[in-house]
Amino acid sequence: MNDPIIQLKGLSKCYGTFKAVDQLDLTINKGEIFGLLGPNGAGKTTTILMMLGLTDPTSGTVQVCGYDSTSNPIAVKRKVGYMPDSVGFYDNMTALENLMYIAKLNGMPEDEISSRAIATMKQVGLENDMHKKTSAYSRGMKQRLGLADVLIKRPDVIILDEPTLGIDPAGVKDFLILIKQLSKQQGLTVLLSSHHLHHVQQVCDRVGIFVTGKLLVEGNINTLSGNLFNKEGYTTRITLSESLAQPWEHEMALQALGNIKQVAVDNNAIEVSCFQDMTPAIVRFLVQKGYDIMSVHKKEYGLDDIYQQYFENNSTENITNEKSVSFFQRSFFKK
Ligand SMILES: Nc1ncnc2c1ncn2[C@@H]1O[C@H](COP(=O)(O)OP(=O)(O)OP(=O)(O)O)[C@@H](O)[C@H]1O
Repeated sequence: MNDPIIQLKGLSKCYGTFKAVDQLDLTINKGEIFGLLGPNGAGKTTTILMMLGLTDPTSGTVQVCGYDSTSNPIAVKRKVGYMPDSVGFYDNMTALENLMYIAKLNGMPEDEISSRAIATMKQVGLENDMHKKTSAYSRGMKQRLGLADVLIKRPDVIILDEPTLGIDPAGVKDFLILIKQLSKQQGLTVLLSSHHLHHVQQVCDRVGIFVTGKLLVEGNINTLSGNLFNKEGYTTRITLSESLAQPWEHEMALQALGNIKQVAVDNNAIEVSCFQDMTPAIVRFLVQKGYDIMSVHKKEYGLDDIYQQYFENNSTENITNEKSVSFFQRSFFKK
């Protein structure tokens, strides 16, 4: 059910004559994990700052948790936790002491601070390391502690800027699982800004792609991919236990199944592009012809493909400068 918790309407921000954010309309629902994607300078941070009431829009409105971020930023800050890409701690203090200090700054009642800090440490999986000084913390542990800083005030919305930057693959996986759990179990709304498409794809319910201050597209990854790639048809790649001589003797018979655009044979692999998904019929055909099938793989289009496609289709409309095209591709796809 749609239950809007963040609503941006005609939101724009200009720096002099430069439009950093241009007429943004976006609704994010309670409990959603939304991925904010875009190349460097696309306007993601400026949008987040307007949501937090840290910078005023030039025009348009931004509402978070029912409050106008521009006229009522204090109320918004009570409801929203923001984790920047790099969180600083007092290295001479333990992680727990750091967290308790943050709780105190947030105005939490003294008698609740210790128990709530310990509970939050458990929530982010740092219960065994909470008495260590943060100077001894790894990047992954610091990100978890940063998340604890945000969670201790029990926000309704959390905004995470590049939360997986510099964490090793196992740490990333754990961190993303934690985010998903928090969202699903506690109904927490998560806004995640990231350049790591694979991480975003693993965790986000919906994504929005920003380019030069505009929201190019937003939606669920499957829907976006369906809209873009259904016209491309379906591709199934099947590997067999033996190599095939070319031209392959059964190619015409396979084509006769119908709905098939093209058959390509390469050693022991057959790749078939179809207008409709013909995978079961193709597999049946090959088995009937006596082939042993080693693997069947249907090509799926992910966020990388979606991003690339939107970029290519809009490169002339939205990005006029050739140099920014290559910069965009380089910077966004950096791992
Ligand atoms: N205070 C400012 N004064 C002038 N221009 C600014 C200011 N803040 C941001 N900008 C410009 O606005 C544009 C959007 O910047 P923003 O930081 O929102 O992008 P971003 O999408 O967050 O980029 P990144 O992925 O690099 O963090 C950029 O061209 C930036 O140079």
